[in-house]
Amino acid sequence: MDVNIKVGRRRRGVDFEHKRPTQEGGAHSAIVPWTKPGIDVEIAVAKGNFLDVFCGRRARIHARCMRGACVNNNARWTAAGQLFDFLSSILTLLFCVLRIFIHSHRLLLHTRCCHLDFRNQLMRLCYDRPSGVKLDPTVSSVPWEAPVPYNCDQVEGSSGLEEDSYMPNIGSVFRSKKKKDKDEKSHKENGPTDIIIEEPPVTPSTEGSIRQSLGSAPSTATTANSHSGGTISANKQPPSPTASTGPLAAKDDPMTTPAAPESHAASNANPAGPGHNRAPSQGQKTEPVYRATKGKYTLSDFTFQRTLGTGSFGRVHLVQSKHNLRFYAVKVLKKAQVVKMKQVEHTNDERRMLQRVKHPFLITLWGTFQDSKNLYMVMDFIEGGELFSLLRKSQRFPNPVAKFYAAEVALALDYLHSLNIIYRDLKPENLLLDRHGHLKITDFGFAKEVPDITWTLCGTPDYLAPEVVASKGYNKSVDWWSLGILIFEMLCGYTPFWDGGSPMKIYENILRGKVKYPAYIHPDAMDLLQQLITPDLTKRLGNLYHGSRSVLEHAWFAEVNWERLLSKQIEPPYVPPVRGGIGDASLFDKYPEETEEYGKDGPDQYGHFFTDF
Ligand SMILES: Nc1ncnc2c1ncn2[C@@H]1O[C@H](COP(=O)(O)OP(=O)(O)OP(=O)(O)O)[C@@H](O)[C@H]1O
Repeated sequence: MDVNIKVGRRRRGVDFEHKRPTQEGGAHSAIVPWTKPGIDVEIAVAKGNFLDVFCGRRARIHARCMRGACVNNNARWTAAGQLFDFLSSILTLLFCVLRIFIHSHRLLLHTRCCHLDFRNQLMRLCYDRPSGVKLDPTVSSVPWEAPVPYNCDQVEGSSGLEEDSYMPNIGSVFRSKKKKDKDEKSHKENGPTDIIIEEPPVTPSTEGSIRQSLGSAPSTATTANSHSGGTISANKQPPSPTASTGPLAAKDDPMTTPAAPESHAASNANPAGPGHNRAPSQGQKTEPVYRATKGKYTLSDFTFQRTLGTGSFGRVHLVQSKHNLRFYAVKVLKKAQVVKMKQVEHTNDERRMLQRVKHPFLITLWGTFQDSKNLYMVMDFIEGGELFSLLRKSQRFPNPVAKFYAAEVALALDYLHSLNIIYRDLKPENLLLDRHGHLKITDFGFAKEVPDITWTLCGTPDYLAPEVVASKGYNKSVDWWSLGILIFEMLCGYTPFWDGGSPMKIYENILRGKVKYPAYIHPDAMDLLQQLITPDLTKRLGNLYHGSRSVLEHAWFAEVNWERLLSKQIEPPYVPPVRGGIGDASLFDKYPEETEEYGKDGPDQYGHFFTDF
């Protein structure tokens, strides 16, 4: 009879079979490979045979011996068997440890995200995107459609149908006669009030001079803010960020100098300041200039109108100055709410940062004041609504449109960083379109002067950099990360780490750091995004040796003429359908109005927190 060895798990068939013809009375040995606990070894040995079996210590051996046969399970005692057992135990142990590690890592990640979420909810530092907003990756295949009348006719030779024809090449502007006629007509209808946008609300002391300006002839602001035609400028160098501080000069402060129309015209004509056309000078340090904003106005200087938007701590109203009849936006923050949400420092920072900055693509703060219950911040009214609404209606922007907005934001960030200010809340909800279609960044609630690093957790989940999520110290580079997310969202219609809208999932995805780039993204844009949306701070563009220049000089922005962009000479891709100067807020969503009356007398419990207002 043969020596017959079968190895397999019970009821699961035979994995190994060893059959060897034997003669009666012979002695044999057989090594049964890869036996391990729970493996059955079945042996049949013929009468008179002797068999040594080498197999795993814990293998169950069922010997069906013919009478007179002998089976020894030597494995238990052999060094090979023990070594085999030992190694298999080690491997099993390692495998278990690995599984525990993976699970605990997941658990840790989950706990960290829970913690982050809990802190956010507790302190309301991180904001979800507005509810009811459809952020669906599947919509990204929908081509650009101008949601409202689009000024395709401004683009010479454009059919208005091809993707790239929706926007003039950044750097060259062609202005059609039709657009010029429209501007002139609108100017005749609305008078000069429709021309000078950035006019301070007048206090009784300056009222006289502004009244004069109402009747004055159109100033040079018309030509400055209009989109003059022209050829491509040879100077494509990124402008010096410090060059934009010109209008910070005290003469532009509505309180200290009665604003003559010409002076405002001049500041509008050259928003970047008188020096902006000079060759870019890098590395210049800007001296901080703080405009006087404290207690400049009172409630009685304005007529409050509808709500333009609401935030976590208050709301923004459209108001009309009783003195110059122009329209402004007033952000009203409830002191009690701000204190309760531990936002005292952020609110004071917001006022201080806004007071400091002056840039064509940043909102202008004219003044602040307070009553016993509320804080008030008087800003320009930006009529064109949020970029967010435009993006949601358009689903996604074509490459040149996204590039235009990204370039304006990049200039603003460049400027803020030159003042050591981190913005920290970049998202389309905070980008407003002026009536010409240029961007204005609003909501400086999280802006902060940070020369080196900071740790505060704040921002909007989709836009948080991994170092913020991981509660590490971070610096200005978080704004460049957010720029990457913004560009991605503009090009794709959704954010790269979006995941069913749950902030927890978003944090996990951010920490994992895997981004799927749709095939339709332009290769240059993808290259830029990959270098912005990188967790590796030693590789993130904007955080490298050349700072923001490395972003502005990236190939995707190759055709951008930065000087002309800064002076608003580049035709925006989309002109919001609003009538400027008449308080047209039709592009803003409707909100339930505040029921509590402003300016009521009462104890000022929290006034000491806001002495700067
Ligand atoms: N200057 C402005 N002109 C027109 N609308 C504005 C202006 N400033 C703000 N808004 C509108 O009001 C909304 C809320 O403003 P803002 O984001 O400054 O408030 P917030 O309380 O800080 O909000 P959040 O909770 O998002 O931080 C904006 O999204 C925008 O729609």
